[in-house]
Amino acid sequence: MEEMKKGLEGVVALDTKISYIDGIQGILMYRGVKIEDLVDLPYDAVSYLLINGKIPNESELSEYSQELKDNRIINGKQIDVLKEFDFGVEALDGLRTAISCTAHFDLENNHHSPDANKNKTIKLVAKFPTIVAALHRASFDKEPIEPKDDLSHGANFLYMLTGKIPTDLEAEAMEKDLILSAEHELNPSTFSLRIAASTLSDLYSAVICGLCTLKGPLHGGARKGVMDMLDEVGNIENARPYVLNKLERKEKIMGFGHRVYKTYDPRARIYKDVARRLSIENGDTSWFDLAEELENILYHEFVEIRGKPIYPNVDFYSAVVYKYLNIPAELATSIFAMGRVSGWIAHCMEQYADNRVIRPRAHFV
Ligand SMILES: CC(=O)SCCNC(=O)CCNC(=O)[C@H](O)C(C)(C)COP(=O)(O)OP(=O)(O)OC[C@H]1O[C@@H](n2cnc3c(N)ncnc32)[C@H](O)[C@@H]1OP(=O)(O)O
Ligand SMILES: O=C([O-])CC(=O)C(=O)O
Repeated sequence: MEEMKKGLEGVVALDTKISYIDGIQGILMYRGVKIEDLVDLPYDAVSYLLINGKIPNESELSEYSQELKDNRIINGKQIDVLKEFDFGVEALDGLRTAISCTAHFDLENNHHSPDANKNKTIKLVAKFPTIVAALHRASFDKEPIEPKDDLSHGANFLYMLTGKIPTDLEAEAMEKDLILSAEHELNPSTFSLRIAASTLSDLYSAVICGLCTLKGPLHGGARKGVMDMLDEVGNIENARPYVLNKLERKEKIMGFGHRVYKTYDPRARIYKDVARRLSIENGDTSWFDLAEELENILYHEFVEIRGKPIYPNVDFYSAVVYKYLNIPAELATSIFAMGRVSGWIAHCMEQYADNRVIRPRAHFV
């Protein structure tokens, strides 16, 4: 039997046309297009690109956006179920249960035809933000806010969360966040979803698998971890002692390090710029300054101790963006999932289209 690679490091498990990462040079492409060339598009266009394999032309985009808008609403029965939740639960747990509930109300749940999968795709992408916002509001005994058709996917989410129309920069930040979160090759949640899909399980079940895996603090849960860390460190004077203490105890600092990137994560660079712009618009750069200080101290101390650098990953400056958008930390993983759902669906479809059950071996000891 072949040598065991702990954590499957470096193991190539499948072919994909969905994304490409060069971890040495810090390059990320969705469907052959560099992430830097995608972040100014609407999220709907990037979602379409991931799922359908091409950047939509004007009429394709307008049709896709309209389909999403038409499906944003969740039905009254579903809202009643959401209100029954025990809101001691973490937001991601609520979202996971709510997606199960959406599947339950969808008569096509267990249909596997291309048409049924297309319908389920639209419902999933469209309803994730509505559910996240409605669940959050319900936890404060507030009624859900109906989606607004003249707002983008990201701006409408912020509106449904707060009832306020976001500023142009806030709307841009949310759209960019969803795009930057949308896809990342065989990351843990996508891999788990592809395993579910490879057994020919349905799209909802596979997406729920993705959600369960995203939740962990070593994956998508790190975004909440960074927000909590920023609160804990509090101000710039505490940054050095915090980092030194963590390194001395050999504890991980959330939002840093990556299995594939050995250089700066290209998404973190874009998030950093958005966070800086939001901090200026807010007239309070303190969260941004604190984050940059943590980054610089960790970089230098890591080089000193380990002889190699460590860089922020996608979860670090996204957390700073959320701070400026006044997003509560407990929503961070669910919002990550709102973006990632398009990448997950693309991987599910790719798996269904050329399937073999994913079943590796274990080395018995
Ligand atoms: C969306 C995403 O999933 S992005 C990643 C989000 N996760 C985080 O931000 C959590 C913090 N980071 C980590 O735990 C890791 O860097 C991971 C999970 C991202 C990558 O894990 P791996 O590729 O398995 O690297 P591994 O955990 O083995 O780290 C290699 C070494 O660097 C150290 N290291 C890695 N990341 C960090 C960190 N964030 N802080 C401090 N030390 C770190 C490890 O302790 C390890 O040291 P060792 O060789 O003495 O054991
Ligand atoms: O690729 C990974 O391992 C984690 C990651 O950055 C992501 O899922 O966006």
